[in-house]
Amino acid sequence: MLDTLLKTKDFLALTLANPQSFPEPFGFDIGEHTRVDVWDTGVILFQPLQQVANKDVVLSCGVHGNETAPIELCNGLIRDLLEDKIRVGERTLFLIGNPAAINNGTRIVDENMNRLFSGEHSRGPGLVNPERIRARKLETYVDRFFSAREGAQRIHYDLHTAIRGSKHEKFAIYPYRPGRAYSAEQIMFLKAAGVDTVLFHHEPTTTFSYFSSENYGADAFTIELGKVYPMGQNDMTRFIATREMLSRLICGRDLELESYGPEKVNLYQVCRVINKQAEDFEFTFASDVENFTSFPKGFVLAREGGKDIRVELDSEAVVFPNAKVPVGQRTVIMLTAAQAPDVR
Ligand SMILES: O=C(O)CCC(=O)N[C@@H](CCC(=O)O)C(=O)O
Ligand SMILES: [Zn+2]
Repeated sequence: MLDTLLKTKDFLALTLANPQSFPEPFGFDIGEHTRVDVWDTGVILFQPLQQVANKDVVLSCGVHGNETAPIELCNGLIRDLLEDKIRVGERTLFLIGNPAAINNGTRIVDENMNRLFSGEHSRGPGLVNPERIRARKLETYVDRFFSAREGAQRIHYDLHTAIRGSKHEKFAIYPYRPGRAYSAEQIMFLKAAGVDTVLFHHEPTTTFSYFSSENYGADAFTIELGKVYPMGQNDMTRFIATREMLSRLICGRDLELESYGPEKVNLYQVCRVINKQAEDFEFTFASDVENFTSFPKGFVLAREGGKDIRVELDSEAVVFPNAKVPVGQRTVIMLTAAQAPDVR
């Protein structure tokens, strides 16, 4: 494994050739400046040996196997680090979430992994499947990474792409964090990375970003970087700003952020999540309606069990509408414009 990685510098290929696990962890140094530890398939840690690191950064991708742009983006950063084109200045853990689903070219193998965090992988009637096993392991790796020290700023960006086109191409979901102000610096970092839209969630979830936010106090986000395309078909020029800012972050370079201003970004509040309650759930609007499309009060959004589901507030926008989910899961997130969030 070590020889292959040193020769190819292609961590994604090594991961996809061993989708379940690696036989054993291994590690090596790059020059006298970086320690590399490979904990498992898709799990690689870079630590500066000399420079003082103030941040512990997790970059995850491929939690959904068909969301390929973030996987290509992360593998590019990993390759540049292995080739010594860039050097970490901060402790950085890369996670390629769901190698089996990436090999399949599908969002999931058996179950949506991004509904299985915060212990959800072990709840229910003794169900075991690849996503449950992997979600539990990913929690362990994040715990080992963040628990290695106190005092550093903890960051976790869980990178995705969306099934539909979006009126705001790149956007972030800020997990629910009662009692903790939102971070102005993080919002401006996202903006510099081309992510100009932030959704404030209104309740706990079982997503990966909520797990890191809630359990480790991390500045954690689910980040949507555009629309889903098959591997190799992404226009990587659309990710130049994102790549640049992630590179600056992990290399410990100056971020040169603009001062915060709510008028500089699009801020939305999640007002409700509509879960599927019956198999016959269907939306009334077309399948190519974009994320952030607004509907007026009273508009019939969906039908289920012979009942209409209507827009309740003056105007609500939809994000992630998807009727093809199991009963009990989210079909759509409804948004309103955010009213002056508590940002520091
Ligand atoms: O485009 C879609 O319908 C889904 C894209 C996606 O995978 N989004 C994440 C959002 C997670 C969050 O709410 O933080 C997901 O559904 O898991
Ligand atoms: Zn996703």
